[in-house]
Amino acid sequence: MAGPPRAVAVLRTAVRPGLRASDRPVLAACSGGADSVALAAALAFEARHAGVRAGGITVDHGLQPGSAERAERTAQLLRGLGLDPVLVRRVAVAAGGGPEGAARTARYEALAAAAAQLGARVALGHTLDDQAETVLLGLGRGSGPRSVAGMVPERTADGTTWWRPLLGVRRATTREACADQGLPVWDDPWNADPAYTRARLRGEVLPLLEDVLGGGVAPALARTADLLREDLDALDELAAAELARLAGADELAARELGALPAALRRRVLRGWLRAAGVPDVQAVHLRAVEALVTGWRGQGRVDLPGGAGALRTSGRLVVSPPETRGPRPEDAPPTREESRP
Ligand SMILES: Nc1ncnc2c1ncn2[C@@H]1O[C@H](COP(=O)(O)OP(=O)(O)OP(=O)(O)O)[C@@H](O)[C@H]1O
Repeated sequence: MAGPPRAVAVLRTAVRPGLRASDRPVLAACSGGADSVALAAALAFEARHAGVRAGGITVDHGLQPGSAERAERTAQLLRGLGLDPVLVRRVAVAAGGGPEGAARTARYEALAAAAAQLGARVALGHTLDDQAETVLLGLGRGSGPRSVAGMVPERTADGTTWWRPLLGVRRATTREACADQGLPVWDDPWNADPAYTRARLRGEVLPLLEDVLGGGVAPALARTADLLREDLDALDELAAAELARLAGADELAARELGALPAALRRRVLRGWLRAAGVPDVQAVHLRAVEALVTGWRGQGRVDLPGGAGALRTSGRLVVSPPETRGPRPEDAPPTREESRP
């Protein structure tokens, strides 16, 4: 018996292991675009076989004419695939800043709230090509190795689990899978609007790189992200062990810290400041605190966000906590455009 068309099989294979690994319900986040429609179809099919409950959700940002009708059509499509429940969430997008970033923030909040209600994890349709664009954006912005390391296949943040099973699948394959199954897709005009950096990377920079480097650029960038992520995870683990070794109650042994390689030293410092409740620790703060170790010349207290401060005394770094302790951020604050979880 002939199996499904190649592209459909690729999509199903991509979601299968994740569905079999956990019986937690899944909510397919669907914009109506090819990536997330193909994802929803694959999830609907494989979830039945895995005995996992799979629903769908589409968010209406209310930013384009006809968006409510389009959201309703997407919801019908999801119901037709057999997903249950299927939710439509209308969000209010904050004014000010870029509309793209504000829409993303509102969308992720709505997805997280719906997932919490259902006890589900959220499946997102980011593809290998999205990963490649993310890596290039991170490189170009100089926003640190974590942004160059791209998106992770699964991540829990603030109680919501975000699952990206298509990070190894090409965007063209999702389109093909939709065509093979006769599924209508909607092309968001924003995705091709040269006003957006990501759209220009997609439409201009990556094709040029492909041409100059002779192909294979997107998979190479995605592979780079995977390798880098492994290295960074290992460094984070080593740094956590060093922090446990060197930190006392709100203090840190300066000489031992100075003997560590810079990549570990900065991670230890960042972890230490976060553990002390210092909010929003940026590279500039880190450098100033690090100078108490690597460039010690008797300098005074380093001021930190939230009214906190760090100083060196008797061979130890001491942190005075912020005036009012806020929530402790788990990760570095994301850059504006990349504020997705
Ligand atoms: N309106 C929407 N409703 C539900 N889910 C959505 C919606 N828009 C996007 N998504 C989900 O998010 C995934 C990624 O979409 P998209 O690339 O537009 O978002 P992003 O995270 O903001 O990334 P980018 O930086 O590329 O804009 C989609 O594949 C889909 O799973």
